[in-house]
Amino acid sequence: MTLDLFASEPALERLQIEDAEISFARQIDLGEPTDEVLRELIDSTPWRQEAVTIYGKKHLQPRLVAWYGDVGRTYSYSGISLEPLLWTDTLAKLRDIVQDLVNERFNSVLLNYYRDHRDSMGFHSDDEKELGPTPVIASVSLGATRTFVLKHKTRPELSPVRLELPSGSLLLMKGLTQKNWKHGIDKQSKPCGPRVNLTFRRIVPR
Ligand SMILES: O=C(O)CCC(=O)C(=O)O
Ligand SMILES: [Fe+2]
Repeated sequence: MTLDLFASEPALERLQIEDAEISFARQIDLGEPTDEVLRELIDSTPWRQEAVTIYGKKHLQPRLVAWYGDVGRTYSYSGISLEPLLWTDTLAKLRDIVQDLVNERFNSVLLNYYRDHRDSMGFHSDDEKELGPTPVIASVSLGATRTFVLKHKTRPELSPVRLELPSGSLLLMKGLTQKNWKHGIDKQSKPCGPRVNLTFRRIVPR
């Protein structure tokens, strides 16, 4: 047997971003073509468009979401409280692949569906109490490539970081990333197709 090192997927690569612990893999093996996983998730997920309250005014989020996880892992953000749906076979399989790649355990996943270039996610940190002091978040992207932007919270001399997240990529955020940086997905003027992003998380028991 010959060992062909170059045939293997590139491992997660640590990005040199100050005050953050972020790694990235351009392409991971999901066990089936990414466009098939994308189609299945778009078609079979009970998507919801949540309302959020910002400065006392209700808005619909500019994307669709679904929340899956182990029983009882209720998650709340921006005044919404989500009861998880139970893991589907597809999502449990993706979770297991990601867990092995990053050597972490996850008990929930938030799915975000950006229907086209007009959908977006505002700047935020995933720093809710239930994620613990140093949240570990593994984010898988499927479909259209969108730009993930990071902005430091307290050091304006650090330029925003822009990362293109292609279909099949994996981004891992851990350590003090959420404490020090915000991130978001801007809407864009250039039309693009749908994108589904899965952020695997670990909710700490109360
Ligand atoms: O769509 C993305 O890449 C970002 C998703 C995200 O930040 C989140 O779900 O908290
Ligand atoms: Fe986030």
